[in-house]
Amino acid sequence: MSIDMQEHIPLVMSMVPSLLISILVIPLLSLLVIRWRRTCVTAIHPSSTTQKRRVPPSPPTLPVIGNLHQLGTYPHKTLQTLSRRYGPFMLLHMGRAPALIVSSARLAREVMKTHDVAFSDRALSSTGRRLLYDGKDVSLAPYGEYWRQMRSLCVLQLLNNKRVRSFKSIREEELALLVKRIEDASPTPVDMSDAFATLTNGVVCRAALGRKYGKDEAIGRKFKTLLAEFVGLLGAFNVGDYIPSLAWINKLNGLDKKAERVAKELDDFLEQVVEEHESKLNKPCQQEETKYNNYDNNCTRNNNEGESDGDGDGDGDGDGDGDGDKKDFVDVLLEVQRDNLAGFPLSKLSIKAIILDIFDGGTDTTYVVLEWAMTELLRHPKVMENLQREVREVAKGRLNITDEDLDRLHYLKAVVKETLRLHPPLPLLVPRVATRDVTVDDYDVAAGTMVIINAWAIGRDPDSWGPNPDEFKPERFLGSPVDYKGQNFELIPFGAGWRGCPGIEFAMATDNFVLANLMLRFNWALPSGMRAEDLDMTQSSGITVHRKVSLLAVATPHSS
Ligand code: HEM
Repeated sequence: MSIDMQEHIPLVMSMVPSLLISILVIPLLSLLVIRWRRTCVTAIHPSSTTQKRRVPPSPPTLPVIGNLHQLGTYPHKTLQTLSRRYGPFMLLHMGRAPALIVSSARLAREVMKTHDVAFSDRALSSTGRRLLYDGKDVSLAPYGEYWRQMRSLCVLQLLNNKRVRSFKSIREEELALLVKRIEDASPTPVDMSDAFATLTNGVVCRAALGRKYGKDEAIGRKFKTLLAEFVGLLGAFNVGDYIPSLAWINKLNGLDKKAERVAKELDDFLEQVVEEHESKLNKPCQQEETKYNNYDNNCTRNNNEGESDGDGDGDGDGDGDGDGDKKDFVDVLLEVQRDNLAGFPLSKLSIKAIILDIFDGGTDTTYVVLEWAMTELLRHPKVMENLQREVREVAKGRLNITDEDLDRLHYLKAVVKETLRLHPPLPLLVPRVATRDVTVDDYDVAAGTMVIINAWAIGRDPDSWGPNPDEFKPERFLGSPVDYKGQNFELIPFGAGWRGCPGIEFAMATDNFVLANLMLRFNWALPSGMRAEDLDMTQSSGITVHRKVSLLAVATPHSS
C-alpha cells in the first residue's frame, strides 16, 4: 500500500462513536446499493488487483464505509464476536483502509515475533500528526531510523530500571497523599477512580516535569484540561482518515480546529517547561529563582536537598540506591541534548514530543490497572482476603510495603496479571501497519494494511485460558511462568516485540506498590447496602478502557 494510504489510517479505530456512525450509515444505506464482497479471493493490495491472492476471511462490507458500521461502542467486543465467525485472522475494511484483526495468541506471535519488523509501522491519523509534531514522538513515529533513535533514547535514558527506582520517593509521597485522602474520608465512601487518577497523574507529572501543578493554579488547571483534550482527540473518530472524500466533516464538526488549538496550547506550555529547565541547567545555582518560582510557590519539588530523605542512606536523594540522581525527564533529555549523548542531534521539538508520549502512554493506562484491580477485589472478597494476608505477613507489623518487599508478593503479582488479562487498558493495543507485503499463516497481507491485535479477546480465549476464561482467578498464575512482558502471547497488555511498551517497569512500579500498600493499610468494602454482584462493570468507550461509573469504596484503617 502506498504511503498516502497510510496517511488515511487513523491512530486507532477503537473510538468510533456509534452516533456518528449511525448518522453516516443511514443516509449512505438509503443512497447506495449494498454490495457484498466475496471473501477470500479479493485482492487487497491496490497494485495487485489483477492477481488473485489468498486474503484472510472478511465479513461482508458496505460501499464506502466498509465495516465501520459494525464496530459499535466497544470494538474489542464486537471484533471478538466477529472473529468467532470469521476466524482469528480476519480482514475488515475501515472505509478505504484494510485492517487485519488478530484474535489468537498463536497469530499474535506470528505478527509480533515471527514477522515483527514487517509489522512495525504505525498508523498515524491526521489528528495524531497535528498533536504529536508530525509523528516526531516514539509511539507514532513511522518505522525507521528516527523511531529507532528515539526509542533507544527512551529505553536507555528515561525508562530503565535505575531511573524508575530513582522515582521511589515520588511514589511514596504520592501514596502518602492518597492514604491521607482515604483516612480523611473514612468511613464515608471514597471515589477511588478519581483518587487513582490523581495519584498516577502526580507521579508522571513529577517524574516528567519535576513538579506537579496544584488545582488552585491556573496553569495547572489549564494543563489538566489540555491533557484530557489531547487524549480525547487522539482517540476521536476522524472520518477523513477512513473516507478521504468526507474529510470536510472534520471542518464542520470542529475537530480540525480543536486539534489545532490543543496542539498550539500544549506546545506553548511545553515550551515554557523546557525553557525553565534550560535556565536551571545553565545556571544551577539560581534554580530556586528560575524554574519553579515562576509558576507558583506551592509546587511540589522532586529535589529535597538538605532534608532528610527518609531512605536511610543519607544521600538526600530518597531513592535508596545512593546515586543522588533526582533528575526529571526534561532534565535528562536536555543533558542528553547538551552533551550529545544520544549519538544524534536531539531537537527541542523531539524533546517535547517524547514528553507528550510519556503523558499519553503513562497516565490513564497506569491508573486503569489500579481501578480494575480494586473493582475485582471488591467483587471477590476471598481474593482480597488472600492478598491482604500475604501483604500483612510480609510487612510483619510495619506500616508500609517497600519496593524491596514487592519481590516476595507472589499473590499480588498474580492479582495484577489477572487484572491485566481481563482488563487490558488498551484492549486493541496500538495498531501497527505492515511495512511490506508479507505472508502469514498462508494468508497474504499487503503493505500498508493496518493490524489490530485484540488483546482483550486473546486474554479471554478458552484455547489459552481453559473453560472459564471470564472468571477472575489469580490462582491461575501461581506457579505459572506466564508474564506480561511480551514473551507469552496469551497475555499481551503491553504489546510485544520492537514496538512493545517501554514503560512496563515504570507503570508496574506504581501499580504494585500502591495496591500492596492499600491492602496493608485498610480493610475495604462496598458502600453500604451494595452487594458485589450489584457493582456496575460497564466499560467506558475510548482508546483506554476504564470504568464508565466511578468506583466508590469504603475503607477502614487496619490495625496490625
Ligand atoms: C499499565 C500501563 C501501560 C500499558 C497497558 C501500556 C500499553 C502499551 C501498548 C499496548 C503499547 C503498544 C505496544 C505494541 O505496539 O506492541 C505501548 C506503547 C508505548 N508505551 Fe505503553 N503502556 C503502559 C504504560 C506506559 C508508560 C508508563 C509509559 C511511559 C512512561 C509508556 C510509554 C509507551 C511508549 C513510548 C510506547 C510506544 C513504543 C513504540 O512505538 O516504540 N507506556 N504501551
